[in-house]
Order: sequence, then structure tokens, then C-alpha cells
Amino acid sequence: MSEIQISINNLSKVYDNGFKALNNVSLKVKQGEILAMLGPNGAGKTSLISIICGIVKPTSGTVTIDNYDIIKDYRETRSRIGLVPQELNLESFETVFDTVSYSRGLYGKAPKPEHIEKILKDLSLWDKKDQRLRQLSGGMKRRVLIAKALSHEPKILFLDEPTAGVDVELRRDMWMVVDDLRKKGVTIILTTHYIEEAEAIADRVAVINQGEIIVVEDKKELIKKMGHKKLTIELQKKITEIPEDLSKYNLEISEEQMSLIYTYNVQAEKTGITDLLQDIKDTGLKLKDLKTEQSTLEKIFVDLVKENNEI
Ligand SMILES: Nc1ncnc2c1ncn2[C@@H]1O[C@H](COP(=O)(O)OP(=O)(O)OP(=O)(O)O)[C@@H](O)[C@H]1O
Repeated sequence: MSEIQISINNLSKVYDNGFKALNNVSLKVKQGEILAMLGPNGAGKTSLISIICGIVKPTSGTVTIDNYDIIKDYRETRSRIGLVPQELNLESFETVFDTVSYSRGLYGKAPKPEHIEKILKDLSLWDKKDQRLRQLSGGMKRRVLIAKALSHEPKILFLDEPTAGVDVELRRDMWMVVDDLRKKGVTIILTTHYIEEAEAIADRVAVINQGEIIVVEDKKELIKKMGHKKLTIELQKKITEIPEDLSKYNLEISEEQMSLIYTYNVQAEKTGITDLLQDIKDTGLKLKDLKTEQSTLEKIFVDLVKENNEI
């Protein structure tokens, strides 16, 4: 039985300039779960993470971690959290090893060089341990940020766009680290613009738009709903009306009226394509070409946000 570890209740944030970045957000995160937060730029993801981590003060609402309040019991809650921020703020002359060890000390934890060695090795940073941060490439700096966040063995890890602009190897290393943490029961919340990243590692997906959570759903459920494909049947002649015999297929006519569009569920046992093509033939319509398109998670996500903005 997993327990609720993070409880966000009616959280709102209005910045000093009057901008409302979060509007009455409520969300519960279970211990050991991996939650991906998706949302367009400016949706409020970083604001939400920053509040939970005690960097930004909420305007109203509460957040508790293991029943500790993030404001009243700040030290308790912050020590449970590791945060990998979005920006690279590592312009120091310190070495990689010292930086990561020092970070652990900030949380009042006793030195544990074997732990630091393990995370540096996991993140392919071990051979760079004596290099100064300023000498590192952007990708390496990002690895150091992850190592710092893990230095005090947090129970919860926040990854804010951890792989934005990084190479495939870092992404792979990071996913391996995440998998390792998952096995240890660490709760992970990540924001990403790469939907395939959410697909690869998350248990649950939350979509944030304009400061509100518009969807929170188990990833598999979401993918099931998203598993649609579009078949475009190009015709030899213009079509203005769907023949009565084809009504059961819920077809659409394309804008230029030269194609019929059939949307079907990829996961369904029968897609209905064979029957449809036979029925089209029976109505006497002449085909010119066929094309299929998979509706990507990205597309569904964009549609979701668009739909929400139109309401
Ligand atoms: N200190 C601040 N003062 C005023 N507005 C702010 C401040 N910080 C953030 N904002 C605004 O709040 C909104 C939400 O920003 P936030 O960084 O939380 O979004 P995000 O979802 O993380 O976006 P991104 O994907 O671009 O990182 C944005 O419109 C941003 O300009």
C-alpha cells in the first residue's frame, strides 16, 4: 500500500506584479510514484515545484510532505527533497567531488564519500571528479546538478526539465538513475517537454495549463485514450456528403473535399479498416490513395491544451 507523501491543497500563486501563475491547484502524490508534469511554457510547473521546495511562497493553500508543512516545518520537508533546477547555475572554481559533497553537508548529513562516489559513477562523472565546474560542458554541468540533488539521499526528487537540450547519452544515464531510484522507493516528479520521456518513465501524468491542472491520469490509461490513428482515404472525385451506407464509420470529409478521414483505435481488436474499404468500394467511390497517421502523445497533449483554452 502506497501512502500519500505529497499533498497539495488549493494552492494559488499570484506574483508581485499581479500575475496569477497557479490557480487553486490540488494534487496528491504517492510515495514511490513517478509523476510527469506536462504543460506549455509558462503553465506554472516551475512555480509549483518552487513552492513545494520552499523557494517561492504560496499566496494561498497548503502543501505537506509526510504530513509536515512546507512552511512551518521547512527544514523537515526540504531535507526530504532533492531538486534539479532548470537553469545551470554552476560557475564555481570548486571541483565536482567537493561541490557534490558540500551539497550533502548543507542538509546536515554526515559525509558519506562512498555514496558520492556511487552517484558520480552512475552519472558518468567519476573521471571528472577533480575537474573544476567552470571547465565542464553544459551537459556535464547538468549531470553535476543531478548529482548535487541526490547527494543527501532525498526521498523525493524533482527534475525540472532535466534533459532539455542534452545529448542522448545523458538522457539514457538519467533514465537509468531514475530507474534505480524508483527501485529504492524514491518519489520522482519531473517536468518535461519531451512527451516520450514522460512515456518512458512516468507512472502518472499531470497536464498543467494556465496555472491549473487539467488532467491527472495513470500513464497507461492516458496512452490508451490517446492510441488513435487516422486513415486518410483520398478519392478520385470530390465528395460533399458521406453516403448513408458509410454512416456507421463516423467519417469526416477533408477540407478540400477530396478525402474521407477515418479515426480508429489502434488497440482495438478490430480496426474496421477492411470492412470500411469494402463498403466504400460497394458505394462506388473510387480510391486514389491511402495514408495513415498516428496521433502522437505530443499531438494529443497539444489538443488537450487547445481544447482547454477554448472553454
Ligand atoms: N517572479 C515572477 N514574477 C512574475 N511572474 C512570474 C515570476 N516567475 C514566473 N512568473 C510567470 O509565471 C508564469 C508561470 O511560470 P513558470 O516558470 O512556473 O512556468 P513553467 O510551466 O515552468 O514554464 P516553462 O515550461 O517555460 O519553464 C509565467 O508566465 C512566468 O512569466
